This record gives sequence, C-alpha cells and structure tokens, in this order.
Amino acid sequence: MFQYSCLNPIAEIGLRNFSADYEKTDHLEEADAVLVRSAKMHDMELPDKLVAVARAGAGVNNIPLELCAEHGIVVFNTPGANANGVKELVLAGMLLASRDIVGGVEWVKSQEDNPEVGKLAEKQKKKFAGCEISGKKLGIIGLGAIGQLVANAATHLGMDVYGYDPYISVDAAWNLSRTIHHIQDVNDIYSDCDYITIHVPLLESTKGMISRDAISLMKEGVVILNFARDTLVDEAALVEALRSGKVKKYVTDFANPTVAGVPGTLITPHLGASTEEAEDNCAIMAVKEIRDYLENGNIKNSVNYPNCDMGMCSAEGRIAINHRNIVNMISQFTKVIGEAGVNISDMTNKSKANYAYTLIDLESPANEDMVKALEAIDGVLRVRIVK
Ligand SMILES: NC(=O)C1=CN([C@@H]2O[C@H](COP(=O)(O)OP(=O)(O)OC[C@H]3O[C@@H](n4cnc5c(N)ncnc54)[C@H](O)[C@@H]3O)[C@@H](O)[C@H]2O)C=CC1
Ligand SMILES: O=C(O)CCC(=O)C(=O)O
Repeated sequence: MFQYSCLNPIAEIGLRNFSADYEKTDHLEEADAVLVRSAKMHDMELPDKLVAVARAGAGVNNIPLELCAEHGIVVFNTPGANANGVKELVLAGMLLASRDIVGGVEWVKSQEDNPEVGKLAEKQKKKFAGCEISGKKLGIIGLGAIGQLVANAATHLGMDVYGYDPYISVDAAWNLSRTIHHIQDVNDIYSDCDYITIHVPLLESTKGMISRDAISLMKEGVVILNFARDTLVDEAALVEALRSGKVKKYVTDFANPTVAGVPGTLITPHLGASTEEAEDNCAIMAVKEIRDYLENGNIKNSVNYPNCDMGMCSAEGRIAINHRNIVNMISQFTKVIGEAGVNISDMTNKSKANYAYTLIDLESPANEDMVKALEAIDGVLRVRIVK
C-alpha cells in the first residue's frame, strides 16, 4: 500500500487514477509521495519515507530541488499540461491592456440606476477607447510550452511576433510558425516591441531579468506582460516607469504589495493555470508520473533526476538507487549484488548534472542486507526495493 498527500487541492479526476493500492493521508510523515501546486516547500521538513514530489504545474521554484535530490526524493513537474490555460489569459491580458475594457465595464456598472445610461454611454465611450493589437510588434521571451502557444496564437491575431529563447528545444522550434522572427539578442526585443511577454522559469539566471536597464531600452508606451513569476521583473523600477508613462500597462498574474493598486497595472491573482482543463491535465499527468515511479521505478519529467525507463518489471526483483553522479558507482553496485549471489538480468544508469539514478533488475528478489550494503556506498542517497 502506498500513501500520498496533497499540499494543495488537486483535481479529483487525476486522484481517481490512483489504484486501490493507494491511500490519501493528511500526515506528511506517512506519505511516499506528495502532490503540490504553489505551496511553498522550502521550509518543510522532508520526511524519511517521502520518495517523490509531483508539481501539478510547470514552475518548481516553490520546491527545494537540490535538497530533495540529496534526500533521494525525485521531483516531477507536468510540462505543457497547463500551457493553453496560460496562453488564453495572456491573450486576454493583451486585449485588456489595449482598450480600457475594465474601466468601461466599471463605468456602466456605476450607472446602473441611470435611465439615461444608453445616451450617456455614447458620450463617455471615448474615455475608454484604445488600439488594436493587430499589426503591433509582440516580443516573447522564452519559447517553451507557453511561449510557443502565445507566439502562434498572436500571429493569427495579426501581430508581428519576435521570439527570443537561446535554449529553445527542438520540438518547440518545430512547433513555431515560420512567420515568427528569431531574435538572438534580447535587447532587440526590448527596443523594438510594443508588447513584451515573458515565459521563462524563475532561476538564479533569470531573476530580475526585466531590469531597470532593460526597461530603459523599451519604447515609450510599451505593454509588459508577466505570467511567469513576479521576481523576474524589477518591479520597483517598473512602478517608476508606469508613473512616468514610459510603460503604458503592466499585466501580471502575481499580486504583491509593490504593484497592487498602482495605476496602469492589471493584476490577476495567479489565475494562469486555474482552468478546469489545465487543473485536470496537470493532476492526471502528476498521478501518472508518481505511479510509474513508485510501482516501476521509472522517471519521466523529473526536474532534479534524469529520466529513466525500464518499463514494467518482469524479472524477480528490481532495485532503484538514487546517487551522486560520480565515478565508480556502478562497479560498486554490481560487486555488492554479485557478492549476495544474485544475478543481474538488466540495468540502466542515467545522470543529470550532479545526480544519477540506477535501476537494476534481478533474477532473485533483493533483500534487506543487500539494500544495507548498497546504502553504505559513499555517494548513494537512497536505495529502494521496487519489486
Ligand atoms: N501564471 C501561471 O499560472 C503559470 C505560470 N507559469 C510560469 O511560466 C514559466 C514557463 O512555463 P512553461 O512555458 O510551461 O515552461 P517551459 O519549461 O516549457 O519553457 C520555458 C522556456 O524558457 C526558456 N528559457 C530559460 N531561460 C531563458 C532565458 N534566460 N531567456 C530566454 N528563454 C529562456 C527555456 O529554454 C524554455 O524554452 C514557468 O516556469 C512558471 O514559472 C507556468 C504555468 C502557469
Ligand atoms: O497551480 C497553479 O495554479 C499555478 C501554476 C503555475 O504557476 C505553474 O504551473 O508554474
């Protein structure tokens, strides 16, 4: 029997994919796996039993990835599962920033008791007029799951789209419309575009990338959209640029005291992935990843360990070893298993940055002595009997 815990509400349709061998627990220390959305895990104690964390979403800045890896805890995310939901909100954000739709709607509401509202509206409407997005230049920073969808959709709305992503995946590049201009220097986006939207993960290297200097390069009246993470932007500099009129609108999904209520902002309460479809997709993918890891030892879509897939185990036994990516590990594993008199029928070893993962199929079941001997090897972080 496996136990799992949810640190945020996770769509029921996904949780229903756990078999009868799974039980939900509210006690973190009992959980083999955790499902999480935006809950901050940095200050949480990681229980010994925990072996997997699945982020039902894309951004993993709320999870201590390195610490989890050190504890032999594999962290997954659900790439692309909520991308369409975010794309639609970004498109809505561009439209809301271009015409004062919010102001117009509020004005009509304020006139609810005025029998002359229709006549007055015709006089007032010029206050809420704006521009069209068709024909405008849109710069997209980050062409991953979300950025590429925004790029293609914007071309269909008649925008002239410029994309910047020095690490773009081959799949993402294939998916992009041929009309999108490939930008190699992000400064060209800053200096040329009317709308700039950012879709990169929050990393040490991306934090504050929309800096005071970047803003100073932008066109007068630029619209900036941030549906990625608030600390990607120097928001103090941005508020100054809003007040001076340099930035016309800042559309963001992240409410915080620096920007809340500042004229020129359009702020949603982290709604990008809050659609029924995105929540369902993320939950289904997260549960699938956890099940494959707990039941078969396979890793797909991990952000701190390598992908590794040996399918379902048809051998007598399977052990999974999370370890550091250092020399001479495999020979030590095979020595321990050989000395236990057990034959290896199959094995795979994969690595990612500082960490590695080895799956070994055995012709007879693993036993606790073998596990203890493997755990004693320097550099081994966790050993798990999968079967
Ligand atoms: N508002 C919301 O509810 C949501 C927000 N997000 C945020 O959006 C981010 C992006 O999500 P996805 O597109 O799904 O992720 P993704 O991993 O598919 O794409 C990220 C892209 O950014 C690129 N990139 C990384 N560093 C870069 C740099 N310095 N300059 C330009 N490009 C760079 C990568 O090469 C990759 O193509 C997430 O990390 C998360 O923080 C994601 C989903 C929902
Ligand atoms: O789960 C959510 O609502 C947040 C989604 C998000 O920010 C992400 O996937 O990175």
